[in-house]
Amino acid sequence: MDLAEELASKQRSISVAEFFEKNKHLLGFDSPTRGIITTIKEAVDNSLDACEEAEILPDIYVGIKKTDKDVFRIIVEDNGPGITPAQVPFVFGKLLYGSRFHQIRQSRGQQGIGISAAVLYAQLTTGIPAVVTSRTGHKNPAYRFELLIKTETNEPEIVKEEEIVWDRMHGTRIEIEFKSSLAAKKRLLDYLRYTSVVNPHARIRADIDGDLHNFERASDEVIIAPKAIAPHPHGIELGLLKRMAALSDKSLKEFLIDGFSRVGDKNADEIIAISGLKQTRKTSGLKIEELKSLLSAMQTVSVPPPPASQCLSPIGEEMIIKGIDKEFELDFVKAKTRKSQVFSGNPFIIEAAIGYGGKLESEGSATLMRFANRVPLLYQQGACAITNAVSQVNWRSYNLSQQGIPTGPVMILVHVASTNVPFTSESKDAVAAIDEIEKEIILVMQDLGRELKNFLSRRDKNKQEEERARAVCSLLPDIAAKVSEIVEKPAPDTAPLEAQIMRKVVAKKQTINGIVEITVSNHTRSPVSVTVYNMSEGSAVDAKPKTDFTDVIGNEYNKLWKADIEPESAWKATYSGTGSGTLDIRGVDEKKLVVVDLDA
Ligand SMILES: Nc1ncnc2c1ncn2[C@@H]1O[C@H](COP(=O)(O)OP(=O)(O)OP(=O)(O)O)[C@@H](O)[C@H]1O
Repeated sequence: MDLAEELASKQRSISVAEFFEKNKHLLGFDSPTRGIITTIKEAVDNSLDACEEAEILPDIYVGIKKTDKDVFRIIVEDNGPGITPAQVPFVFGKLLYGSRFHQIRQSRGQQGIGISAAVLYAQLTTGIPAVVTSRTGHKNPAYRFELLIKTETNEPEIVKEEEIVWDRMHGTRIEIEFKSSLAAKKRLLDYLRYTSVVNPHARIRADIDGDLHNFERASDEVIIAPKAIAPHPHGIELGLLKRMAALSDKSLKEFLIDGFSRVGDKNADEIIAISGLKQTRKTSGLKIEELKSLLSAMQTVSVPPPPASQCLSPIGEEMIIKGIDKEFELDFVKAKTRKSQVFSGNPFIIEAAIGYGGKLESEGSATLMRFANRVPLLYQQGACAITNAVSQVNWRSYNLSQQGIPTGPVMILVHVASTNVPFTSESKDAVAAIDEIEKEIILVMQDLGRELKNFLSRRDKNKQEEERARAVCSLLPDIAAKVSEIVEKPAPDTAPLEAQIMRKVVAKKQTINGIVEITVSNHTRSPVSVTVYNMSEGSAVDAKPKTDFTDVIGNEYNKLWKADIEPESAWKATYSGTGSGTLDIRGVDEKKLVVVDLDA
């Protein structure tokens, strides 16, 4: 009894700020090194979300500056809509305060913890208040706040608040100082690069303690933020249903039609019939047993899936390729966006890309880029459903080796877009093992695997043919010499024939009786566009290109023609001149071009 009394005297509630101060690893602040990445990630995610909501092309500055031997100032500034001065202290000085928690739509931030956790971490390690500057438009003044969090109550403490002059019309700037190191600089750069890949509409400039990096935008298309939808009857749990029912003053039928996505007149009638309740009944009076019957009926009746096109914003195949192309040099890349699917009433879309060759490392595991709602996932690769699904694919059947994920010069990108990404923890590092999600990833990987296999076999076949052609060509000069000996004639030039066998573009210039003849033959497998400069001197008055002639410019001493030539066909131009000049061809890869100037 005495012990119970003693314990009773020690009981007290804990504020959420106190809890996370002690359990900062849950929010991605497990080490000072990681703290820097988590802070930048949270702030940049917020900037991108805010710009999307305001339909602004994001322009984001990320700065890291060493201010003391192990203290760094982190700055993230955006051109977003800004935050009103009344909201600033809560956004940055109160955990679990945000605008997105109750909305069912794809967004980077969800819980309203992210950036305030960084402020908490700063006050824990250096005690220096976070500085926030924000302005909501040119008609409004800018405000500067110095903020801390009152840990015991999870309320903001405003250390200083002032109106200031800021040359930015709208946007937000956050400065946070904490103990850290730049040991994870490579990972930070990966984070910025990957963010830029899946947000090709954003421009990100970074100054990492004097080291400048620019991630330019590859698209000027403003991303429109997805719209929030009502909960789906298959995705709701009893607690939420109880709260919604208590707050509503509608009849049961109206409640179902207005409060849930995809429930129409017919579905509502069906649900009500199965539940055994009356459709005119007010939902606010429903008892727990009645709510349970209602929930079970809602989950039994078949209802169309949630309207994914409204609430999700996939990147799209073209944009994924643009994003990859601007940040990586590859020989091959293909992207796929799958149709939307549903898990537990939550719509989701899987998109993926596969890249090969170029400057990718040919040894070791493939580069696997994991994304959730356009945010790169940098930690816990092994615990993530994306990695698991990619490892389940039999990559050997697509001519790749694998140790779990594929090995070799391969890059794989997987994006999970959902109204509710099932993360394994609050630090949002890894996607939980949900069968529906893993199945979609496997299907998209198999699809892309087939595309890659086709590319690799085409490439190998071309390589084989090239090797054979090279072997034949190496014999040609000897054969020509032998034949010329037999027929007692000078040995012919074998270069044009070699070029034909090696599938090259052959450009020939020859002057016969004062008429200059230019012939360009395309022996490659694809059409070529060439620009021909004939630098011949003389009175070039009669330009007569025979086929595909599109343009002649310049003066008579310096002619320029443009021609599109199909595979295994030739283009010819003639004109009168003295023929003492040279021939210059552009538009064809030098290794693929053979120029024969017979006048030279
Ligand atoms: N740069 C910004 N511009 C405009 N609004 C912002 C900005 N940063 C934060 N906000 C607002 O502050 C809210 C809280 O941000 P916070 O990072 O704490 O949480 P979140 O992004 O909603 O969720 P999560 O904890 O999952 O990251 C956001 O929901 C948003 O409304």
